Amino acid sequence: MDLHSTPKTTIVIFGATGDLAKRKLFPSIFNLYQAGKLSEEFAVVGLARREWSNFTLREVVNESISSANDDLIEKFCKHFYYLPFDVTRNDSYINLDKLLKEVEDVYGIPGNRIFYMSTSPEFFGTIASNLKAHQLTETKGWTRLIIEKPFGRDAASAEQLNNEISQAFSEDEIYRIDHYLGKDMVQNIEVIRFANSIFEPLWNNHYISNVQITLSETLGVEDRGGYYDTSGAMRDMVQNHVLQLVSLLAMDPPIRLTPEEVRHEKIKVLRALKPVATDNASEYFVRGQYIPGIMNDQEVPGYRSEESVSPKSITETFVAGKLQIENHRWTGVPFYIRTGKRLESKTTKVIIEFKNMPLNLYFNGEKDTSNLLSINIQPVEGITLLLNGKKEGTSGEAVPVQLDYNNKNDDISSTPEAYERLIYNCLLGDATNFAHSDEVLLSWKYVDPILKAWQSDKVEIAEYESGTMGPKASDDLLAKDGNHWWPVN
Ligand SMILES: NC(=O)C1=CN([C@@H]2O[C@H](COP(=O)(O)OP(=O)(O)OC[C@H]3O[C@@H](n4cnc5c(N)ncnc54)[C@H](OP(=O)(O)O)[C@@H]3O)[C@@H](O)[C@H]2O)C=CC1
Ligand SMILES: O=C1O[C@H](COP(=O)(O)O)[C@@H](O)[C@H](O)[C@H]1O
Repeated sequence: MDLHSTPKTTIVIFGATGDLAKRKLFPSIFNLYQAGKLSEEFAVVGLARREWSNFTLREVVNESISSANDDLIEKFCKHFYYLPFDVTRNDSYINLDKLLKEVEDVYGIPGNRIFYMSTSPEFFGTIASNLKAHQLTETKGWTRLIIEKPFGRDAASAEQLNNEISQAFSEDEIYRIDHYLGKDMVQNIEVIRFANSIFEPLWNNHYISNVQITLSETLGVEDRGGYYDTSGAMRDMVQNHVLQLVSLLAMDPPIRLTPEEVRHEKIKVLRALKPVATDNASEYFVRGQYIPGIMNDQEVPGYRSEESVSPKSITETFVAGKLQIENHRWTGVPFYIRTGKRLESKTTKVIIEFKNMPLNLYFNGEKDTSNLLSINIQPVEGITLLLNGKKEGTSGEAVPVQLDYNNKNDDISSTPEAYERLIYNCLLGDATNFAHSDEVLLSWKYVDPILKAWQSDKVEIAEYESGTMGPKASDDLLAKDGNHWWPVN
């Protein structure tokens, strides 16, 4: 794989008039162009039902980009083409075939095509089977499929979707997006673990007490209430982003950095997760829902008053859980996870708490003397190591000392950058940072019994005030083991 190549490609976006295309995809493709990672021989074909023209799409693309270089933007936008398209209609695919051949002629593109599914998930199967039926995947070049989340809503539907798309694409042509895998510090987890001899020997149940993973958001559901109310935090964040983080943190070193070897190790972790039984779910998982509160001096509404959300909704906007990995490395080490909306801060952070010394001879005025390694994913990117050092001027006292390494990134959300990286990986044919079907299915199999328990309103949904770090039950979950959440701000 040539890491500096600029493959001649057409990117076909299904759902080009939608929110994701405008907010993430167009800016990311522009950034690749600006960085010289796309040659002049590329085209983007946008598809949706709206009667737009090339001109309308180019205007929207232009508006979505924040760059002072107007000439470059203008040049970039000329690579965009629009076709009014209904995913359910045969004639749409016939017209697409014609347009693709035309633009490939214009740019000398040898049939390399990325099909990006950015529509509602109900259409993913229909699009794949129509692409196959109309032979749009049969070219002289390569064809790849990028598929957005959600990938199913349980193991059965994910399996069905897999069957549908695999009629048109082989597994190595399918790139299932998990944008967390495109974040710089998430990709750094493997480097920190496997390129530093000081960490790997300690990375096991002999030295680690517990692992804490927090993905907290300050925003509510915004204008996605309709989608979110049928999804909830478990499907929206835990089944994908959180379990991907768990597998990266817990996996054994791969023998090579190929997609197959890395995936093999991640899958072993997911297979080793101790299943949580439906009738036992409350012992290991807590669900919560936000109620009104004050954030940034402003009163914010509770979840049930959000637009397109049922006033009686029992959808969880917060999840905390204790995961157990049953293998030689991790048995006995809880992996605590939590994620939620309308929490105190926008933070994604992993904290590794090391076991205490068998005998600490130094008095420490602070209650906790644990060594902590924080992997700071966002908004600050870097790592922090909390050690104990001698208190200046005293002989027998120790104080916490913090070593900080920061990736200087002022960008509050690293999402556009993540999409940019992942689209480029797909252009290069590198599937390392995408979710394989086995990972997706194993993740669903883990969360399905918990979701089943939550289908009924018999399992308590704990309310939490907006602007806090979730319900008290989340703290109780750790307190049962004699642990507590470390601050993440
Ligand atoms: N927005 C986000 O931040 C995120 C989105 N996703 C996922 O990305 C996908 C797209 O999301 P988003 O952009 O927000 O959704 P939107 O509802 O904003 O966009 C949906 C797109 O699909 C098009 N569409 C709808 N019906 C048809 C049809 N029959 N034929 C052709 N096109 C159709 C719409 O255009 P038109 O009405 O003109 O046909 C529109 O372009 C979803 O799977 C979502 O879950 C994932 C993570 C984050
Ligand atoms: O996938 C999703 O992620 C975002 C959070 O992403 P981040 O990069 O801003 O941390 C979340 O808001 C959204 O609900 C979910 O679908």
